[in-house]
Amino acid sequence: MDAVAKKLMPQSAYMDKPATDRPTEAEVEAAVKVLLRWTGDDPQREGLIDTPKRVTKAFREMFNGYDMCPADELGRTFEEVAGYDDLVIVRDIKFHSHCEHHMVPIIGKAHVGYLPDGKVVGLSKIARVVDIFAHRLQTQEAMTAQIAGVIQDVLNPRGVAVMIEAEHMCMAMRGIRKQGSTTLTSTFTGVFRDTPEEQVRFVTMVRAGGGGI
Ligand SMILES: Nc1nc2c(ncn2[C@@H]2O[C@H](COP(=O)(O)OP(=O)(O)OP(=O)(O)O)[C@@H](O)[C@H]2O)c(=O)[nH]1
Ligand SMILES: [Zn+2]
Repeated sequence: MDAVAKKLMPQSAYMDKPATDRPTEAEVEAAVKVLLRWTGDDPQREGLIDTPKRVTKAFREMFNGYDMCPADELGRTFEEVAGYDDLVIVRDIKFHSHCEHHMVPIIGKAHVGYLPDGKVVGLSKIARVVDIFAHRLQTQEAMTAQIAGVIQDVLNPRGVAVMIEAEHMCMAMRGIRKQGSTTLTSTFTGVFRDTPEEQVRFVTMVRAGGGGI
């Protein structure tokens, strides 16, 4: 593995599906009822009676990233690309995640680029990797490093560049209450880390023609 990626991300943290010790659905529903009482509302009123069930189901969906292994998604590669070995960027991958501090949404976009070394991966797999990490409790820094780390490790390209821009609802809806501020993070490995011109090329291509095709 690339030294920077290794430092940022211990291998076991993304190669394996994280160990989970899940409670029963009944236990989760009881916990949601407690939270409903914490809001000051009445969990027994008609509109809330099925809410614990719905929240339990929604949590399984929003956090299904714990049941998936991002490395598995990158397993199938293609070599027949007419000798193409230049930059591949998947830009504007929208995601929803949750911050690990407050469990409220992080809404953003990831831009992922890599310089292939003979083999390329299906483009959708890059977006799947982003989604898997997004569907876990996150910090933006960790998510950026995790995406770069697993692509570098499994695909072994000449370099990986990941940039994430996101709005943190825990800064907008509570606390400091600053709406509209975005946080930018980036991780570069291999050629991108060693060659500033490659970083500039990545950022320029990410920024070029923003607003869609
Ligand atoms: N570095 C980083 N910080 C984050 C991320 N998501 C949320 N935070 C911040 O995590 C910090 C948690 O700070 P704490 O002081 O422990 O918690 P808090 O009292 O709820 O903080 P406030 O939000 O300032 O009220 C806050 O500053 C959040 O804005 C993230 O992805 N990365
Ligand atoms: Zn937070």
